[in-house]
Amino acid sequence: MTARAETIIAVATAPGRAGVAVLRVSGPEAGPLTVALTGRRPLPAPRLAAYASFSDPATGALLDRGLLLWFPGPASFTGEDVAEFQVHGSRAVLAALLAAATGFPGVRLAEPGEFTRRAFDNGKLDLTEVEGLADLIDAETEAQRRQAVRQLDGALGQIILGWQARLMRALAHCEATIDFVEEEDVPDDLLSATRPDLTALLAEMRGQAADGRGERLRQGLTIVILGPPNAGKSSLLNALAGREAAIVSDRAGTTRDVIELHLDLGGYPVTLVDTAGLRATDDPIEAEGIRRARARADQADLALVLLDRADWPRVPDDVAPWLDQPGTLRLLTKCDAGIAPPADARGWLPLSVQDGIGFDALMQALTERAAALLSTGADPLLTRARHRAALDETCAALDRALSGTLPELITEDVRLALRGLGRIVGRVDVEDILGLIFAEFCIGK
Ligand SMILES: Nc1nc2c(c(=O)[nH]1)N(C=O)[C@@H](CNc1ccc(C(=O)N[C@@H](CCC(=O)O)C(=O)O)cc1)CN2
Ligand SMILES: Nc1nc2c(ncn2[C@@H]2O[C@H](COP(=O)(O)OP(=O)(O)OP(=O)(O)O)[C@@H](O)[C@H]2O)c(=O)[nH]1
Ligand SMILES: [Mg+2]
Repeated sequence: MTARAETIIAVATAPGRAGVAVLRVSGPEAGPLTVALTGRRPLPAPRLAAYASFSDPATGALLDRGLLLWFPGPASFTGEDVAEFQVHGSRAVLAALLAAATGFPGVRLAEPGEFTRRAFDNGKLDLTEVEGLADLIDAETEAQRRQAVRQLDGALGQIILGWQARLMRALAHCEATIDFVEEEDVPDDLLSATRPDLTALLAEMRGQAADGRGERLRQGLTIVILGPPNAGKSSLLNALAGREAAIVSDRAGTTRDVIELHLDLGGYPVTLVDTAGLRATDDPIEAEGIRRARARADQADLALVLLDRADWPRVPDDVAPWLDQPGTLRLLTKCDAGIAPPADARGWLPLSVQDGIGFDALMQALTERAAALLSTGADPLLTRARHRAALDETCAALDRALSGTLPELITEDVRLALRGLGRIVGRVDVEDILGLIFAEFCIGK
């Protein structure tokens, strides 16, 4: 591991006033800087907290007292020498410490994601683990946390490594066959020894590429509320949100803008979308709202279609097309206490926002649908479009190899398949994706 010229420092905790804040330093000057700030020589035993005074090396003035941690490389998060200062979390303390530290030769402020970038460069994390870390920091629900921590733990990387090993074996066979056999003796089937395994591998990889659950879980599920004007769409959104997010009135055509809110549905992340009531209208503003409602519904994962009990069984033409979409949930609204739902309304869930009727059944149906679309069980899954694109390329190359006849082309396609997998874990073509991935990180990570 080659030491980097520059030593970086950043506040690793969230900005703003806090009880305690953590400053993190990584690089060859981490040790000398820590000695200069704390006067502790030798440095504390590796990885054990020590109580220290932090002073400005230039003036000797005490800046704060706090905990000091020393992680000599390579056994650190970045693989370099790392020091951590856990100090009082005020802006003034942090500003004074950062100023003192960056006044030290060879020490500068870190860019967003730069610690993680160094961990990647030093082989501490592969690219899927880096992404898992980013997702873990962003995780808002329990299912997202589980998926991210599994990926940070290397589960996806392990699968890719397993696939790579099988392709390497096939490549070795191809190369050995081509290299050591006379031109006219190259066997008819270059892949004969590995063909059954490669065929199984292709099926496995295609199965993964076709599985959208991991990506959906990362991004969350979109559920759109649709129905005629006045059906009670905004009332339902407010009830589920637990606050008056949307305007409710007895005037048909109240909602025009698309209103979104985020919910945690039994651990699954959901974006709930309220829309303008669907109907024919001459009002250009309402018409634009309805256009947006339809556009949003086209992209949604699930729809809740609402119908006022008083209008039963007349489903307006504008609403009818959404009724039979897969996953659509039909709700008959304003089935208030004392008003029996129509006996023939099978497949419709009676609901009264006013009297709080039908919510348990609604939540159960929604959670079931969310689980069906998002539940990833214990399998690590692809979580990004980038993974899918690389895996699609891999599958295409392997498919060509399996149906190819020219030895050189078969070998080249197996190589291309390997390259696609290498891209997922960050072994090849890294530079163009690294910028994109690390741009998501916060400073100090
Ligand atoms: N105070 C503090 N808490 C933190 C972090 C941190 O950097 N500082 N982390 C920052 O993300 C996370 C923990 N991640 C870490 C990952 C690896 C190592 C580390 O020292 N790895 C060495 C030794 C491993 C071992 O002893 O098993 C290594 O990989 O060689 C430290 C923290 C969350 N909590
Ligand atoms: N009795 C009764 N009235 C309800 C219930 N839910 C909503 N309402 C009323 O129905 C009217 C319309 O409610 P909204 O939530 O604004 O309906 P909407 O579907 O969003 O209407 P638009 O935005 O115009 O498309 C309001 O007067 C609500 O108070 C209910 O469960 N029972
Ligand atoms: Mg509304």
